[in-house]
Amino acid sequence: MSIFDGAFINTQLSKHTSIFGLRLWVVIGILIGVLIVFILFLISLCVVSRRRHRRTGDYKTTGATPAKEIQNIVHIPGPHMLRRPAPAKVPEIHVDIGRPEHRVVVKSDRVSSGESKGTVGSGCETTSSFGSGSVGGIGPEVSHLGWGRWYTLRELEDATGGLCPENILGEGGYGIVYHGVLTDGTKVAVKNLLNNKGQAEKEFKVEVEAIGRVRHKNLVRLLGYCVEGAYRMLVYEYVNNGNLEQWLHGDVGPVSPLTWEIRMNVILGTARGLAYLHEGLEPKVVHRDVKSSNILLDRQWNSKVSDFGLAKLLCSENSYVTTRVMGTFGYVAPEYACTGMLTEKSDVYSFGILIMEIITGRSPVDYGRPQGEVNLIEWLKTMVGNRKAEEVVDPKLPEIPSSKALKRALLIALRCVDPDATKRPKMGHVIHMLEADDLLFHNERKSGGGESSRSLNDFQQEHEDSNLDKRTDEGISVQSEHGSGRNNYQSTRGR
Ligand SMILES: Nc1ncnc2c1ncn2[C@@H]1O[C@H](COP(=O)(O)OP(=O)(O)OP(=O)(O)O)[C@@H](O)[C@H]1O
Repeated sequence: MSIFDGAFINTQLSKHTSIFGLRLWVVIGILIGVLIVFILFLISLCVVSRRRHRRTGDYKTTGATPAKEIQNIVHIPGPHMLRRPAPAKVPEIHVDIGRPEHRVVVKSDRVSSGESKGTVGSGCETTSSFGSGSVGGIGPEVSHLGWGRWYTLRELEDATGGLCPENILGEGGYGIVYHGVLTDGTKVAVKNLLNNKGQAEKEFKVEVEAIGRVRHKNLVRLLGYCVEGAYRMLVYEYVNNGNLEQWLHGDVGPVSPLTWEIRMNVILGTARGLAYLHEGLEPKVVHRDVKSSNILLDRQWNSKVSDFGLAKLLCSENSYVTTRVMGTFGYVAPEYACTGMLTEKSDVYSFGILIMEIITGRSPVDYGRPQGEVNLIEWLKTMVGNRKAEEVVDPKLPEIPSSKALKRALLIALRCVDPDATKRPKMGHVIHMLEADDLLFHNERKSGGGESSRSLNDFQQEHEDSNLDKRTDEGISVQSEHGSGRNNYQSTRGR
């Protein structure tokens, strides 16, 4: 282009146009600018709509599990696994769980009491991916757990009548629990975790880790979960007869439907559930909030331990020091409350308090009672020490238990709340003591049953001296708490 042409173009571009008298080059500049903005706008529209399409995808509109989930979730029998192939037996489910140094391998073989059994790979191996992903660590990673089902918010809203207040079963520290019915008719309890508390997401993760892999008839089963937007929900099997706290302390009239036998079965079932958490899984699980409102009951009065939100996964043989003591006032073990030192013996302590509560019908701490009776454990110790063991039973009990049965239960409770955590029995040992009927009371017969004339120390000493660690002619192999380790709570008595 010659200088001439350049000057010509310059002249043309500098001419004023009819648009507000603007020069031509200004008008062209504005047009190009508008065009660029328009193109950018179109591009961003495309990107947003593609992203939205990917996120909502097929699984949301159809309610099915996303394809990635289908590949990763390993078979768990049940009505919720509709879209997944159901292999007859999965040899091993690898679960990356908890702290990075933990690797959990849940094997599918069943142990005798009907629960699946968890074992560790080789010690505490290093591998973990849980919690490192999206949505606060509960994104697609959950699918690697090898259990459960991802429910859509829509499904759970439909199941609970739009989280209708009429369907509220109760409210706990971390959220509201709703009764719901899924489209296939399955009754569920949906726990809608509060997100405005920093703990909620953490609890969600802990709970998903802890219960997702657990199967035991005395533990409430977690069926799945929902993570959508700000929502975090857990979907449990529905347990249809309320919780133990309601039956012990609620308005049930002058006579409680909880007979002595029912109460002992509740204690035994709870012990079995806890023994499984402590001794049947690696890493073991410490519940941290054993209390009557966390013991759910079905219509046959079977007990199921719920609310693993506070559970901590422990590496074998290790204790765990927490900076924040959690649990419920009146049930928390002294060493845990004072030092934050958490072991499964903290659960044993809470379980001891629970036994006392079940026997007496009294709350662990009740400020409505006269001084000296406010603290259940102190009152009970005083009563037993003053040879008034028979007077501690719940006045609403329909029948008075035998002296032997009462003393056995009291003894077990007292041993569980030993201030020295190392002296408390393991849950497996507790089961043996509960099952060992006459075993504990050989000495009682020898001494002519004169229990009422002895002090609390005598009471405990006598039973500690009894033949707890011997094989008896009844064929019950009772091992000491220092016995052979895993599953040593399974007696040889046929079940
Ligand atoms: N799977 C379930 N089936 C039936 N009812 C349930 C189920 N899970 C919880 N509930 C009921 O929902 C209520 C609230 O339970 P949640 O575990 O949230 O709180 P909590 O145990 O009362 O208190 P906290 O949060 O302090 O442990 C309780 O009354 C409980 O009985």
